[in-house]
Amino acid sequence: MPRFAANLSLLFNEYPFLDRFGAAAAAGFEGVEYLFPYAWRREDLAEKLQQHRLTQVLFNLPAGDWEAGERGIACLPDRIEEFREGVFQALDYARALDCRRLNCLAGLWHDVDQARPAWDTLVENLRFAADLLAPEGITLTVEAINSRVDMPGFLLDTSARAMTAINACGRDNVLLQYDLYHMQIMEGDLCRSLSRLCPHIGHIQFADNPGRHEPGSGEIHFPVVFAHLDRLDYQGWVSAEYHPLAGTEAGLGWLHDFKETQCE
Ligand SMILES: O=C(O)[C@@H](O)C(=O)CO
Ligand SMILES: [Mg+2]
Repeated sequence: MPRFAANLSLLFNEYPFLDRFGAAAAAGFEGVEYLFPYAWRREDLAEKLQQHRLTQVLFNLPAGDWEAGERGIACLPDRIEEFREGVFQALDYARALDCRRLNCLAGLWHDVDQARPAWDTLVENLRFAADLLAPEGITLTVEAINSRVDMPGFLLDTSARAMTAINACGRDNVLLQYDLYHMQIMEGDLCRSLSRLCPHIGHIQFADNPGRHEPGSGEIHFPVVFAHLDRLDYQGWVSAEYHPLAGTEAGLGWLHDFKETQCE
């Protein structure tokens, strides 16, 4: 059975942020992730993890001005210094939270005919981050995000593009973050791509499509996909990263169903 984590930026929004840890643990999650930890004190986050016996599964490197629409700075040639400072900041938090995975968002790049500078910058930045994180035993993940609905212009919008960056970077501790929701929109054929990419996957996230809501609300057959991950012997975390339709707890039927079938 996959190890399920809850993304606290999207789930349990009924509670103030620091109360979401307890709510996730009470709902049966063993791990948590969120987009960014930087607005909170490391000590407070570490205390919540310890109090509720939760694993900090992952969070993102600083990704620029999120409110202003930025979605990562790793591919931006004029932001290299800021990217590198961000890696140090993320490492500080990762140490305090004993977090073994950090995700890098490549960023938006709208000039498709002139993408070379973005790719070169991205690959150099990935190498910089990977080399800093490797001695700490931390994996750097690179997420492919759909450019059709959620992030028009995102540089790495297919698994092939993300793998091109990962291969070009050439570091063992850089792996793919495979988000079932984004890949369903861009590529489909989820089980076959999971089979092919499994050795390169460092983290999985999910939401149903369309709508980015809980499993069962859309077209993805999650029991089949989760069983497929077991058959592939995928050992990583699988994180719920969706907008609950009618309250987080009310939308956890997929988790309860899944746990029940494991007990039968
Ligand atoms: O899928 C997503 O959107 C996230 O994993 C993320 O970190 C950036 O929004
Ligand atoms: Mg994601």
